[in-house]
Amino acid sequence: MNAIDQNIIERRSIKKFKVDAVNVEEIIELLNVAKWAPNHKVNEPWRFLLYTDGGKEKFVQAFLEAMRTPDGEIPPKALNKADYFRSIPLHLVVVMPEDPRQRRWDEDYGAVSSMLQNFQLAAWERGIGMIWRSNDWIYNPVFREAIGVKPGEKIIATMMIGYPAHVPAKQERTDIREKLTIISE
Ligand SMILES: Cc1cc2nc3c(=O)[nH]c(=O)nc-3n(C[C@H](O)[C@H](O)[C@H](O)COP(=O)(O)O)c2cc1C
Repeated sequence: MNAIDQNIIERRSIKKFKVDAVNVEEIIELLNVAKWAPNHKVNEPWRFLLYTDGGKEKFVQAFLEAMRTPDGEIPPKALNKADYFRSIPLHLVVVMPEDPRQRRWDEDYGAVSSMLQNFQLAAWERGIGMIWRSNDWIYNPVFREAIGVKPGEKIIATMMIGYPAHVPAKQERTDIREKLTIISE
């Protein structure tokens, strides 16, 4: 197995992170690698919000406001999650323009997804772990507005980033032969 195959197979989504800081310049370098994803029209349909140090509290507060119930309470589960988010070194919010044309939207989503997988793999090679999260609250207008995402933009992911404290076991994948139809004549 070559190094690229191994990197693809061994990358895992990380939920437990060390407290060690991740250098923002390294994340910028990695995003500059990841941007070489395939992208029809090369329109680079992404922008990023990177929360670090004191700025993380803005991300956490946006999350908490989105969790507030109609009677103004924040559920204990959300408060616990907020503490977990505070403990993660970096949060990267990935935003895509919503093109009203279905084909362009799909192409853009494909390009952003390819870009994010490049990012995950390039980071993994350097020992940096992350998880792509698409929780319900990224669709919540309260969260969107609090972080400055405009109408006509879509949050694709929040990537939670740090050095892995625990690498989970892989979840087995199906042999591709079971999903493959070969048409040879
Ligand atoms: C579009 C997308 C959304 C995801 N959203 C979540 C999420 O909200 N919460 C979560 O725990 N993992 C999320 N994941 C990560 C998957 O759960 C993870 O990739 C899967 O469990 C396989 O684990 P692995 O990446 O370690 O192989 C998401 C992955 C993708 C591609």
